[in-house]
Amino acid sequence: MASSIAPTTLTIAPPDDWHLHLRDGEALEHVVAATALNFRRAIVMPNLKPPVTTTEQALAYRGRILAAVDKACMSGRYSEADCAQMRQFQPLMVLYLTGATPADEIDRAMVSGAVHAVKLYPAGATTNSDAGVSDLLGQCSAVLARMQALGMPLLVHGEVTEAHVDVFDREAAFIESVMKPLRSRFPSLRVVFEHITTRQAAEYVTDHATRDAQGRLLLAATITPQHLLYNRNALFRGGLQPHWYCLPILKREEHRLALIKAATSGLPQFFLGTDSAPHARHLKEASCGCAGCYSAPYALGLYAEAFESVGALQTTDAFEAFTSRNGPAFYRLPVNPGRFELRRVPETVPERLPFVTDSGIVPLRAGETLTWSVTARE
Ligand SMILES: NC(=O)N[C@@H](CC(=O)O)C(=O)O
Repeated sequence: MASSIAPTTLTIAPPDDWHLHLRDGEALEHVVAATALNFRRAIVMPNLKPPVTTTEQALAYRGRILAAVDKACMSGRYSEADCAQMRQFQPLMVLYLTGATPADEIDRAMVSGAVHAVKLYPAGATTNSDAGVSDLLGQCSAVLARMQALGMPLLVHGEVTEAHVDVFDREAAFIESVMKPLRSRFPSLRVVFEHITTRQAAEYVTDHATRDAQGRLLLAATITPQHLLYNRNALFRGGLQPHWYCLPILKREEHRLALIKAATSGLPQFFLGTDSAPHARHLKEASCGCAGCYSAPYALGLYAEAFESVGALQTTDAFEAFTSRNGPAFYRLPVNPGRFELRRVPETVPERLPFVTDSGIVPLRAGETLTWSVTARE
């Protein structure tokens, strides 16, 4: 229950985004500034075309991201203060796991210092997942053993892909048929259950977040703003709503409530991952629309709103743990120095933002007014 004394200012350590799609080329140039401004670091997903499967490709991609930040700063569209923020942005790179990834690729990734994780896309589960894995323990045991030995995290898109499993049940089915066997075979593997969407996933991560001999967490989960704010009715409100379509798909209200409980719990295994996934407007508003919500520019306000909806902003502790503290602890990185301030200053999300084609891109909550906005970044 929200108390009558509603806070007006939130001061937090600078946040990170632990699950982000930045794309490449011109698309990258359009979206990178929003993240560089609002987050100090981001785990950058490797589902490009072709996917980022080697350390060499990841390093080259990292260079293109930093060059795109630089180009945005040189464009004259951002103030000097904003550019000073943007130039602090660090992309944390991820390799795309395939059935052919060799174990020594993990050695190269560790040595690089720039690759922070390996991503499992079950083949066919989501955007650009065709090169993903069809039989995890059958195809990838050697590479998983090396990751476990070296402490390289596995980031998991947790959905089964069998046609007979209902799309709304695919995450819960994954826990039983993949996650549990994986963690029982590799009990010391560091795992992030990405963009969780169900009560079953929230409970699994709450109850089974084991720790290593040094007391460090071996299991965590990211949660998106859309899964905290919406249930599956949002997909059908007055007609088909393609901009609310992402994978894993929005679920029933009971699941949203379980995610809110997990995110606001302060438990260290839950942290911010927007899964901001840009697709041009005409590719979403199409007869076969792409999956993904574009949330990066307004993500912090959206999360604040989700926390406030259950009275979880009375102190900033749980909010800051989720946005800025739990992620670095899991990834064994320092909390960002400095501070961000959010205020109760209304901000209207534009109907459209510029993107690679004239159709533009539609951000999550386009045309609506948010309660919270970022008012200072230091
Ligand atoms: N979330 C999505 O719906 N889409 C993501 C892929 C993913 O993370 O599943 C994308 O790359 O577009």
